[in-house]
Amino acid sequence: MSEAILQLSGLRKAFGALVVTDDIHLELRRGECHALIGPNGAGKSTLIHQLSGMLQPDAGSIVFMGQDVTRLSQSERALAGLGRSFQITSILPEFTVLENVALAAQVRAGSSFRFLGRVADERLLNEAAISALARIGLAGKADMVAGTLSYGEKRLLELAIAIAGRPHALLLDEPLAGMGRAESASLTQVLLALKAEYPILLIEHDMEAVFQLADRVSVLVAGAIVATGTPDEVRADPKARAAYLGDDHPEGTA
Ligand SMILES: Nc1ncnc2c1ncn2[C@@H]1O[C@H](COP(=O)(O)OP(=O)(O)OP(=O)(O)O)[C@@H](O)[C@H]1O
Repeated sequence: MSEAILQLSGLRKAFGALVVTDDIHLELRRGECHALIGPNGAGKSTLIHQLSGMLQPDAGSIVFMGQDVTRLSQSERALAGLGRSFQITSILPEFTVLENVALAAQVRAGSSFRFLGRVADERLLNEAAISALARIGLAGKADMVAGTLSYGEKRLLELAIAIAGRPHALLLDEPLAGMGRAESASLTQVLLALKAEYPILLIEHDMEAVFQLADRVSVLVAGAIVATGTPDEVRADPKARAAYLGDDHPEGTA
């Protein structure tokens, strides 16, 4: 069995009387994409917020690369290599695509922000940025001003920014949301190629993409995991079908 690089044990979170994360046990292994699916309001985003450090769990632990990160801040977790992607607001719209990614590489390299104006001149940072852009198929847009990119391209840029930080794992919260069919298909291919190097914990409503990408799937219902297994196992699991997948449309988009 592959090594677990992220382990959630007994994670619990309540908002008042509403228990949104109920004793979650889950692991992300090296080289895999582990998808977390479930109906609207099941608690997927609340769970990923606890992983990124945006929310503190009430109980339980999060161990990442052998380190207990449960009480670490968001930035401390990012520095530990827990990469979170797809918050378009983190793009600097007036900077070029290359500068956005080089800045992320610079933060990773520990350089000072006072060099921001010279980011474009930093050869090593540019190389790292171009390499990240090439991985996600955006190298051709390197000189474009980020604010002029299409919606789908901005989501790719976010992924390049995350990769430039050289994370040990990626947390992706609905990366395909709002994308057209062709963009979704090409991003799915990009993620397939990335997961060997960057294990991915994926929240996604597009079931076609989930079953294409995921090595394992966990089904979250009302804050609790009702099934975990390979896509085939989950497809065949009565609890998962009843809760989410639907007997008539096992691969339909939720
Ligand atoms: N800050 C909060 N305060 C109170 N309730 C909250 C808060 N955040 C989320 N909730 C509630 O927690 C439950 C789970 O929400 P969450 O957004 O995690 O679900 P989700 O599975 O990500 O849903 P979706 O697929 O629609 O994004 C919902 O009932 C939501 O209303």
